[in-house]
Amino acid sequence: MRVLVFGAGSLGSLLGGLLARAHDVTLVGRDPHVERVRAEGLRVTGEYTAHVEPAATTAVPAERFDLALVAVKAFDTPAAAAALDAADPDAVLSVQNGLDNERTLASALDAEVLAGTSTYGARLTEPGTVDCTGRGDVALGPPDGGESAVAESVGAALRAADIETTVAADMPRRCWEKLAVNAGINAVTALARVENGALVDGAAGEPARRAAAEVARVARERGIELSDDAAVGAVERVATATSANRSSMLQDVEAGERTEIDAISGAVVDRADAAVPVNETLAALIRGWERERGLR
Ligand SMILES: NC(=O)C1=CN([C@@H]2O[C@H](COP(=O)(O)OP(=O)(O)OC[C@H]3O[C@@H](n4cnc5c(N)ncnc54)[C@H](OP(=O)(O)O)[C@@H]3O)[C@@H](O)[C@H]2O)C=CC1
Ligand SMILES: CC(C)(CO)C(=O)C(=O)O
Repeated sequence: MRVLVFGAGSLGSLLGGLLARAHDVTLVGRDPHVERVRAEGLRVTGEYTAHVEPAATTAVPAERFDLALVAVKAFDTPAAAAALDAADPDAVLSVQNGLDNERTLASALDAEVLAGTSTYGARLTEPGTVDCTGRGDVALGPPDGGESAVAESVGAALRAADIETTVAADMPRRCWEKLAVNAGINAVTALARVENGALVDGAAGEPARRAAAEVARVARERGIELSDDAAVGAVERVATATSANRSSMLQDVEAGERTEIDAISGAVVDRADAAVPVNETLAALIRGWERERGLR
């Protein structure tokens, strides 16, 4: 398969690097990472050891691709959609966090857009090297649920590269459960400056559980079967499994960079029929910090 990875940062480089073991992969990212991959190839360290030589570029080439895998931060999705038009991909798979990425991509591209969730942990440690900090899995399927031949063939391509993959008919529920995990963990850990594990039995766990329960309520308002217990249980499970992690939002705040708050807590607030006070507060605090820093 010819695969274009748009957003060769941490997760895009990891999945692109793993895919390059079985497919013809082109990474689209930034220098100096792209330059180094061109000169020396891409090293995958940590949970995997690989040295691969994908093509790498800073702009989408005007060539046809079977699959475009989108791995930019959620606020860059509109730009990704515009840029991917040049590659005319048959299928597009978002592995991003947050809601709305698939809709943004589908509204701009003449391709079958698949929803995806990834629990792999990835970190670009230096140009040309990506560390897999946790083996996880990818779930993918049509964003509105159900089955599709394209989802099956993308799933088979990922499996051929030894990426643990589930082709799922219930992506709406999975995306909302992942949203509950991120709404519970990300802003709370970023504001409290704690690792994920601090939410398991520490005082910061309470707002995390309440935020996740609000997500479950909003999901049910929208016809998605997600109980409070399932959402809260997912937060506790992930916080336990990733206890030593600094969440991506905590890392963004520590690096003084823009966060994905709009696509996570903000998306919950935007969709709620009634007040979601915990998510409203978390979104307001992180947005306030971003404004103060001139990041929005
Ligand atoms: N890292 C992880 O372990 C996980 C990440 N995710 C999700 O995956 C998504 C990506 O996360 P992550 O990999 O950590 O983010 P990164 O910021 O590491 O990677 C995104 C990369 O895309 C680049 N980029 C953005 N726009 C363009 C463009 N127009 N052309 C070329 N390159 C571009 C960015 O460069 P620049 O910064 O210079 O704009 C950056 O290098 C997020 O939604 C995240 O929540 C989900 C699960 C795990
Ligand atoms: C699952 C979790 C919370 C792991 O840290 C994550 O997705 C993130 O940090 O963005």
